Amino acid sequence: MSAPLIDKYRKMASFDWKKLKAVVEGEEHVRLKAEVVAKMKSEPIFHRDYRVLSREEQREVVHQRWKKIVEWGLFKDPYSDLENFKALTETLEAYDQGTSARLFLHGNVFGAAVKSMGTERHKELVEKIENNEIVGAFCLTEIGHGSNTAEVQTTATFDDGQLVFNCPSIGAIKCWAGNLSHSATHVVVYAQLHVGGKNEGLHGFVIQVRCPKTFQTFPGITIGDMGSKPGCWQGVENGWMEFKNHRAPLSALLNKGCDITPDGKYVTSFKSASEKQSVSLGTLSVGRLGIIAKGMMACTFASTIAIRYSVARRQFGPEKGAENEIPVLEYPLQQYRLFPYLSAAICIRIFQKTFVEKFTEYMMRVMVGEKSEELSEFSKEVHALSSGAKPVATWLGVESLGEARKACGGHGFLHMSRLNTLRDDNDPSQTFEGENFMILQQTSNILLGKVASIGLINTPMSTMTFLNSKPSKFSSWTSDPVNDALSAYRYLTYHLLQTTSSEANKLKQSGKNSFEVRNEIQVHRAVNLSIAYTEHTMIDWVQKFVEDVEDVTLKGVLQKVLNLFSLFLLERHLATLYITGYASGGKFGEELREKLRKAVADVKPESMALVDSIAPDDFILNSALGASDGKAYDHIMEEFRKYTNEQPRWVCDLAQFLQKRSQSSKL
Ligand SMILES: Cc1cc2nc3c(=O)[nH]c(=O)nc-3n(C[C@H](O)[C@H](O)[C@H](O)COP(=O)(O)OP(=O)(O)OC[C@H]3O[C@@H](n4cnc5c(N)ncnc54)[C@H](O)[C@@H]3O)c2cc1C
Repeated sequence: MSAPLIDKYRKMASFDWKKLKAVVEGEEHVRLKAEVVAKMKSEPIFHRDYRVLSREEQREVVHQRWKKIVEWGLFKDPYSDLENFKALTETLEAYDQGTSARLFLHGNVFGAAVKSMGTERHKELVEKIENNEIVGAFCLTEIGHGSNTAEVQTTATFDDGQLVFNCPSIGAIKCWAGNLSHSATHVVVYAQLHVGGKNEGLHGFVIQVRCPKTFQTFPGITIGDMGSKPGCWQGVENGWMEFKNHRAPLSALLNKGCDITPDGKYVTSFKSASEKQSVSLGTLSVGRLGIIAKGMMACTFASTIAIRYSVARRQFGPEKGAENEIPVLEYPLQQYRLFPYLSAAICIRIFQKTFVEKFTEYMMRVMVGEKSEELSEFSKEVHALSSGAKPVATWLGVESLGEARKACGGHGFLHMSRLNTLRDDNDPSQTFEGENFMILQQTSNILLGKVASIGLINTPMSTMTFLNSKPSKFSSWTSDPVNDALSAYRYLTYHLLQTTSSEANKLKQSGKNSFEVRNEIQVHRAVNLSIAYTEHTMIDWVQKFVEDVEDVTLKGVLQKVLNLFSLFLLERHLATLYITGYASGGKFGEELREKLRKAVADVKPESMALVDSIAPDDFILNSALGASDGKAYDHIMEEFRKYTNEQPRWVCDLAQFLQKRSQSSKL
C-alpha cells in the first residue's frame, strides 16, 4: 500500500537526487563509500538485526569487525589518503559509532597524539601503531578532572633515570578512556611532570600498560571497566586506570619541544606554557571537525527515517473512512518539525566539507614548518570556529533525533526504528572533545580579543571581517531570505560582541577578577555571541557553495534548502534580535515566521528526493521505519513475527500462580 506512495512523493521533485548527491558530496566520495558498503555487505560479521546485544556480545562483535577492517587494509592515515579516510570514516560512523571509535581512538586520537607530541625516538612505536601491532588508548580525563585539563592530578616523577607514575587521590584516577578496559596495550597518558622537586606542568607520555601476549597489566597499574552505558557506547571499552609507583623509561615522555636529560634536568624550547598550548591548538581542532560530522549524520538519520515513515503512516483525512486518510507528511506541522533537520543535514555537510578543505590547507602549512603571524591567526580562527561549530552541530543532531522519534509516534519508540538508540549514540558528542558550553567559551574569548582591533580585523578565513563595520538595523525584507538572514546575524553578532565586551569592562571596573568576569558574562551574552558568529559563518559558507553550483535546477533546490536552514536558525534568536534593537514592532517577527512557513512548504515537493540524496544505504540505515522501499509496515511486521512463538519459562509460573489465585477465590 505504501510503496507506490513513496514513489509518488519521489516524482514530485524537480531534480535528480543522484546528481545532487554528486554535487554535494563529490562523485569520488560517493563511489568510495559505496565500495566500503559493498565490502561490509559481503562479510557476515557486519550483518545485524535489531536485537539488543549484551555488553560482552557487543564488544566481541566490535572486536571482530575491527579485525576485518584492519585485515582489509581499509584504515589509512588521513594525510596519506584523505579521500579514502573520509569515505571509511563516514561509512563506519553511520554504521556503528562503537566500531568507528575502536579504530579512531587508536589511529587518530592515541596515534595522532604520539605523532604530534613525539619525536624520532618514538618512530618505531609509530610504525607499530600504523601496522596495528599494538592497541592504543588516550587517557586525559580523571575522575575529578575533565574540562579543566591543566589541573589533572596524576604525576610522573623523575627518579633515578626513570619516570614514576602515581595517582595521589581517587580524583586522580584516569577514566573514560576508550579501548582501555581490555584491549589497550599502550596508552598516551597526561600527567604533571615533576623533576628535581619542581612541577613542570602537564605533559603527555606514552607507556606500555599490558603484555600483548597475556594481556596482564604491568606492575603498578590497575585497570578496570566503567560499567554499562547507553547505545553503541556499551561496545566501547571505556576504562579506568590507577597508577601506584609504576616505573617507565624516560623515553615515555613525548618530547617535542621539551625533554629530561639522563642526569635529571628539564629542558624546553617553549618560552611559556601558553606557547606550548598554542602549538596544540590546531591539533585539538581535528577531533572537533570530525564531531561536527556526527551532528550532520544525526540530522541525516533523523530526517531520513522520520520523513520516509511519514509517507507510510496515514492518519485522519478530510472525510471519514480509512481509505481517505492522508500521509502524516501532508500536515504542515509535521513538515515544520522535520524539514529544518533535513536542511540542517545538507547544510552542515556542505559547511563541514568546506571547513575540512580550509583546515587541510592550514595543516599543510603547519607540517612544512611555516611560522608566521598569519598562520598563528589562522590557528586561532580555526580554533574559534571549530569550538563554535561542534556545539551547534551536535546540539542540532541530538535534538533532531528526539524530534524525529516523536514525529514517528509510538513506532518511533521501537528499537527497530533506531531513533532512540541513535540518540543515545550521539548524546556524548555534546560532552567529549570539549563539553559544548565549555568550548563555546573558547570562541567568545577569541572574538572578545578582537574588540580592540575593530576596523582592522583581517582573519585568514574571513569569518570575522564583517565585525569591522557597524551593521544597520532591519528596514524591510528583500526577495532573498538568506541575505536577509545574514544581515540580521551580522547585526546580532556585532551587538552581542559589544554588549558582552562592555559588560566585561564594567565588571572589571567594579573590582572583579578575570575569572569572575569570564564567568559572569556567559549567560545570554558570550554563549549567544559564539552561537551567532558560528551560525553566520555556516550560512555564509553554504551560500558561497550554492552560488558556485552550475546546474540551475540543483542550484534552485539547494537555495530552497538554505532558505529554510537560515530562517530556521534565525527564528531561534528572535527575542535577542528585538532586545538588541535590530527591529521594533511585530512586523519583522511576523514576516520572519511567514517566510519560515513558506520555506518549509517550498521544500515539501522536493523532500523525498532530498532524503534519497542524503540517506545512507538501507544496510547502514538499518531502520524498519526508514527503509528506502517505503514499506514500513511490512518491515515492522516482519520483526514482530519473530516474537510470536517464544514462550518464556516464567509463563508456567504465571499459569500456576493464576490457578492458585482462582482456587483460593471466594467466587
Ligand atoms: C562516551 C565518552 C567517551 C569518552 N572518551 C574519552 C577518552 O577516550 N579519553 C579521555 O581522556 N576522556 C574521554 N571522555 C571524557 C570527556 O572528554 C569528558 O567527559 C569531557 O572532557 C568533560 O569533562 P567532565 O565529564 O569531567 O565534565 P566537567 O568538566 O566536570 O563538566 C561538567 C559540567 O560542569 C559545568 N562546568 C564545568 N566548568 C564550567 C565552567 N567553567 N563554566 C560553566 N560551566 C562549567 C558544565 O555544565 C559541564 O558540562 C569520554 C567521555 C564520554 C562521555
